[in-house]
Amino acid sequence: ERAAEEAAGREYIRSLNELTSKAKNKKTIASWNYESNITTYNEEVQMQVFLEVAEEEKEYWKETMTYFWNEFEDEDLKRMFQKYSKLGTSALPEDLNQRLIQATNDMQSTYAKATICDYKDRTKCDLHVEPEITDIFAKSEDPEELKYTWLEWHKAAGAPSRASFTEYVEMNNEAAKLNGFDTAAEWWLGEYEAPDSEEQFMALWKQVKPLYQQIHAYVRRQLRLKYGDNVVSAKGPIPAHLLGNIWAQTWGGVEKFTRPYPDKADVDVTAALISQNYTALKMFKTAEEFFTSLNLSGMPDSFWEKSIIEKPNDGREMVCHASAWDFFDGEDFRIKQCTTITNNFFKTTHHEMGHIQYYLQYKDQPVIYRAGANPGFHEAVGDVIALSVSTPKHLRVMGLLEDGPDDLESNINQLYKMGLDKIVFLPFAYLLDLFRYGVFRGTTTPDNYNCHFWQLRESVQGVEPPAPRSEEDFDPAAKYHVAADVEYMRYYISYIIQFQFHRSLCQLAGEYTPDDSSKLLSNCDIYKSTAAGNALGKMLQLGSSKPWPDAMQMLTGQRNMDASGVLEYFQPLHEWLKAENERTGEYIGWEPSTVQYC
Ligand SMILES: C=C(C[SeH])C(=O)N1CCC[C@H]1C(=O)O
Ligand SMILES: [Zn+2]
Repeated sequence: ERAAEEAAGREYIRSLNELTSKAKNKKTIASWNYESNITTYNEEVQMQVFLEVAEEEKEYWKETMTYFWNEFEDEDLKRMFQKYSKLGTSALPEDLNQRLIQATNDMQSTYAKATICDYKDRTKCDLHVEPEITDIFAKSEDPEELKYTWLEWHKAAGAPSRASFTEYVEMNNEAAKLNGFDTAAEWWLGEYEAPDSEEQFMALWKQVKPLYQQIHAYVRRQLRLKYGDNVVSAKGPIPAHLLGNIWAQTWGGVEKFTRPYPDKADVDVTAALISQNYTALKMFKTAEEFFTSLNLSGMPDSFWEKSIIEKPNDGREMVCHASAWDFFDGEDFRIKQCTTITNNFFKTTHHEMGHIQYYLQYKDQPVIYRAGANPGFHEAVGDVIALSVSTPKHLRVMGLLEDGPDDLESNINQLYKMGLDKIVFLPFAYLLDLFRYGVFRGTTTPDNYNCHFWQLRESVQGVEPPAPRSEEDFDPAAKYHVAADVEYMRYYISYIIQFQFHRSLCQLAGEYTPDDSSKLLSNCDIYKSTAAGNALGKMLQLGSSKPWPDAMQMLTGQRNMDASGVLEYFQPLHEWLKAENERTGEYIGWEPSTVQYC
């Protein structure tokens, strides 16, 4: 009897796979058209398609739930049914789903359309976050210009979305409950398939916090020396507008005037890319060539036809934030990004192409398994490749860096540059979803959104706002992922596990052996290693068909996420920072902020 039921279930899942592929394809096309060209018409079409497909998916779900899949013997069939049993936001009654889509569209279009006036030329008021504001934060060393730009962006992009965000939270929590979760926080955490995920995330932070505090103390000192005691205190949090990035999430923007050995050659890839006439297309082709050098897949022809790799200059409004898209038909994969010729975008191009590589590797899986082993895996693929690309060794291979000394000081400068991206980012990513877990769970309410956000920014990241804040503001929505309902713990996890992946791939490539100081993990370049590429490809082909510890074990031999990779990679820098902060008597950590924000 049960065997017959399982056979029927297997047949049903096969037909459901086809229906799901078409449903997801329709939604993805509608979203692509809307986010590539924000018009009322495209928004209405996207809304209609989402509501129609939601009704279809409700019908499929009712059929799915008539099977006793919990008793099935076939673990794989059971796993597919279990995933199909989570209907997502389509579980909402149509009117609530309409409100949720509307609230998210309103936040997303507010963010995409937000513009501010230029500090120096107040009549020039068409500055978007990409590329203008991003470029100002990468280049300006004028605290007043940075403070003005920071305040104007947060006023234009954050505050207006406060009401929509509250609506979004209510609807998202309603959807969570209909999917069997207490709040959307547990729904998001469920993607990591472990009952103690929150504790795991906290344990990872405890492992890396000492390293973060050291680089934080060093940077604060450098900024104090540059801007003076009355702009940067000796023991307090660092003002957010001085860190080279509008969200203070990575601090590469201050590298040029804070690096440990300033007289050593500057590794400025941006200048080299420009002087060598790199175009957006050439950056994409270069990234693709790294993947194919590993015996991984190249981009299909349709990718080059349908992707948007530069901001169109036809005056349209669009979502410029970089993204990679799977259209769930096994053929159509695209990137949408407003590329400018910078080192950051060179890395982002690898990051986004890492998503496409994952889509290509698991495209023959059932649709329900076409996802990362956990969301962090998907964010880690491209970054793992970029870890090799950003080594001086590889940059020289590409002619983007002239020959130079490989002495200890150059290595410390290189590790410092990487640390301003990879170490600094960890507390920012961690706190962004600590904040949203609190909002979904109701421990943070609309009357203390901004207060709680800045309490986390101060306590976890040691950063404070450039001026007093109030509940008239809503600074979280000035960050794309909050406005666009994109979970963020995935990046925190990625920045931990990408070093576990990198360490294993480097050993497979013969580029690294533990305890052999002549082969530093931070100098490893896996370029052209088919051994590494084949191992990575095998892990990626799994998609989400197995619990992520199985995927992790396949590549690294470990079944857990741990920060040993990060700590091993940055170990020489950690030692140097401890000695340097000791030498200068720098205060490690930070005292409470004196800025009023609650
Ligand atoms: C490049 C993407 C698209 Se998935 C991105 O959003 N990232 C990559 C780094 C962290 C995060 C961010 O920009 O905040
Ligand atoms: Zn990504």
